[in-house]
Amino acid sequence: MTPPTATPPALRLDGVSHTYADQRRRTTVLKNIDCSFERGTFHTILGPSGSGKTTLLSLASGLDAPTRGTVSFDGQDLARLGLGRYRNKHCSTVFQQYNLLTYMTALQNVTTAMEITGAKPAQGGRKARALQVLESVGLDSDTARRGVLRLSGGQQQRVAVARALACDVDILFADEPTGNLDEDTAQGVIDIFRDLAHGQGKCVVVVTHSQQLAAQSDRVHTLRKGKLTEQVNTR
Ligand SMILES: Nc1ncnc2c1ncn2[C@@H]1O[C@H](COP(=O)(O)OP(=O)(O)OP(=O)(O)O)[C@@H](O)[C@H]1O
Repeated sequence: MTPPTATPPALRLDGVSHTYADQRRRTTVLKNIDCSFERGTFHTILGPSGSGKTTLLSLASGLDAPTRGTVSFDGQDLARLGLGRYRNKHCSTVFQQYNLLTYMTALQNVTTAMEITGAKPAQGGRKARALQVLESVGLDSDTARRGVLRLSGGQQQRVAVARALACDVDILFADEPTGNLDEDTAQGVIDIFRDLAHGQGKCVVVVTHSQQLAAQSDRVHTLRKGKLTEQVNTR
């Protein structure tokens, strides 16, 4: 399916640079980046290790503010909208280290995130919706009720994906979301991302080293030496 091209961007980065500084040195990781991420589109960000992919994701997802330039959501500068408000209401993130609440079950991790974002399930309530989403990533209701520390790395990664999916937000970010998954499960997650973008009109932005994943996205953004280039995948 060809993604829509005329949709206004959900997210824009204009003239974004980012520098990390400590007492000994300053490292400019991103240099004057302009790019946009539209709804209904599945984006991937590729680049060598250390090229700044996670940094770019942390700015786009409102975890950090750029040293220079602006990041805006639906035309509103995040600095004015408020990073916390943006994170809670408009986007959700699957972190590389999962960031699950380790004293909770898989199910509680998902329902708690739904409460925070105010996700309103259409029918059956939060718990039923959470179980449904966990099932969609291959975690049955018995597994859903286990403490997350009793799950394997791949199962924890799927809880992190389910938690982000269950929050009905405009933009879903994910940092290496298939890194710990076997081929079939990884493909299942990719299919879910594609459906989120093409079926539900969400903006999906995934950082990855996987060419297989990038090949299935609509737009591939490649970071190299602080600069971002873009390629549209045609199928
Ligand atoms: N908090 C920080 N303070 C100082 N330097 C940092 C910080 N976070 C990242 N960096 C540096 O910024 C550069 C980009 O890091 P980043 O994690 O964004 O890259 P990446 O492309 O996601 O890497 P990988 O693919 O290995 O996860 C690296 O040189 C890293 O050492």
